[in-house]
Amino acid sequence: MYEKITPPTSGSKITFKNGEPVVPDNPIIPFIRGDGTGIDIWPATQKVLDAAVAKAYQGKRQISWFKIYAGDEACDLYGTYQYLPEDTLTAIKEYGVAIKGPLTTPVGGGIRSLNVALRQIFDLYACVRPCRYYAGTPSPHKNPEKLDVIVYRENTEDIYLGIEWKQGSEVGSRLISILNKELIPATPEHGKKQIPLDAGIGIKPISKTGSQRLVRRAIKHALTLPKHKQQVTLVHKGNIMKYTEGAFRDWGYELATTEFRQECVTERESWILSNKEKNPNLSLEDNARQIDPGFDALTQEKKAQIVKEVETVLNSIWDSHGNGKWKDKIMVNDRIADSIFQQIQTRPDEYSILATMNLNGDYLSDAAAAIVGGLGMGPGANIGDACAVFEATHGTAPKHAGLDKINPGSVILSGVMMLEYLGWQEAADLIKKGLGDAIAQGQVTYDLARLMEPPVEPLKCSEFADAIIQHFG
Ligand SMILES: NC(=O)C1=CN([C@@H]2O[C@H](COP(=O)(O)OP(=O)(O)OC[C@H]3O[C@@H](n4cnc5c(N)ncnc54)[C@H](OP(=O)(O)O)[C@@H]3O)[C@@H](O)[C@H]2O)C=CC1
Ligand SMILES: O=C(O)CCC(=O)C(=O)O
Ligand SMILES: [Mg+2]
Repeated sequence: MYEKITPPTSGSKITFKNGEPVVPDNPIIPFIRGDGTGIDIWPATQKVLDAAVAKAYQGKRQISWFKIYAGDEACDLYGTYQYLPEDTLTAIKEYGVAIKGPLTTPVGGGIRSLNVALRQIFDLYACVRPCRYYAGTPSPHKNPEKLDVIVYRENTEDIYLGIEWKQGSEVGSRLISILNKELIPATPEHGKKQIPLDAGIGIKPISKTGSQRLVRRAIKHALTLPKHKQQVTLVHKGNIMKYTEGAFRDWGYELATTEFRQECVTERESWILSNKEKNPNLSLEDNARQIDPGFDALTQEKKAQIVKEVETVLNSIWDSHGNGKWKDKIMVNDRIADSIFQQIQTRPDEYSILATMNLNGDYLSDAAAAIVGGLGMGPGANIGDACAVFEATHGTAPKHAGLDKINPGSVILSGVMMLEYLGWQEAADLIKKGLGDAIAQGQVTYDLARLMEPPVEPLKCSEFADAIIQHFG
């Protein structure tokens, strides 16, 4: 079945039922070491995960690791350009849950991203990136502990499905000509726009199915959070890109107010309901005036639309959500992407789950990780309905490769996410405690050490892993 790899002889497969993993006590889990600093980070991670599982379950549970190959390591074993061998794909498909280090993607030309390829091949549509502060971590922020968000980033569409044509290419030039001469003039709302003849062209598809399955997962996740964190914010640039980013927002609200009608309230609905709660005799028009500050300047048609919205909300959900019941529901709101970047800095504690499309989520997850200590503290998971691959937010950090220096925290915390996904919470908790205590005592790698006041002597990557294990307690 495999050309160059052999699965462990002990252990068994994780299977999936209704999108959830069914986990044996000795699961076989494939891992990819990764390029660049993967060589430092992976051994540190594996050591911490094994130690936590051993301590938590005293031999009753253990992971049988299955080494599989991608990136540079794969080319060494399988031959030139064999970056993502068939063996690797077969193993991930067969065993369902995997963990990986970062893989290199060249800029401008060369291979397309192996990381993206894995997400698309296995339809790992939700990229989940929690950004949570560990006490004592140095941060450019005064109150980093106020940020506790989970970025839910759509992982298969938008720029990941983006199709590009190079400037000057035959097909690209033909496409520009068809757009300029036929398709743009045929769409009056585009006016007299014309694409410059020397442009490169990119298409970013955003589908209703892709958007709603991502938001569905985000809402289900919100249901598991403590009450005060039960919120999903739809992040988009829908003011500019109405039929992609704007549609993402609308589809998100549609899902929340149909499939999750009993569990969710939208921000606008909450305003309408609370206006009536404060003043039961408020007219529909005055209620509309309060939810839309520019109401009096609107056209009659627009005013009528908002009054109708108020009436519909009160008629449809007053019984189920009114009289304060909405306060116990998941709050679904939306924010424009540029604004959320400043809001997570100025009002971090107002946010919980940030659900968004691919590119926004890419930027946002690096930015949010920076607030809680940097990319060394940014874990992640790529989740689908029949497979999950865990990996950090960061890349290969090539200039630090092989120096036993880099912070393994983000891949270790990705391992924590994996343990939680398997339902092995006791082992996950040991690692979170160990990592938290190590940081609190100033036992940190270079990236955090250089920001600490007073500065501390940095630990090596491997020493940080040992410190985490020592702090299991
Ligand atoms: N999922 C994946 O596998 C990903 C792969 N990539 C790929 O990785 C390669 C390099 O990308 P690049 O843009 O340099 O981004 P990287 O995320 O690899 O690194 C940028 C910088 O972030 C800091 N950093 C990253 N990881 C850590 C860590 N574990 N601990 C501490 N600091 C860290 C370092 O900053 P400093 O030097 O200041 O300490 C590093 O130089 C590219 O080929 C890119 O395509 C990128 C993102 C994700
Ligand atoms: O695949 C890559 O090279 C980049 C991926 C990335 O930036 C991410 O997953 O956040
Ligand atoms: Mg990224």
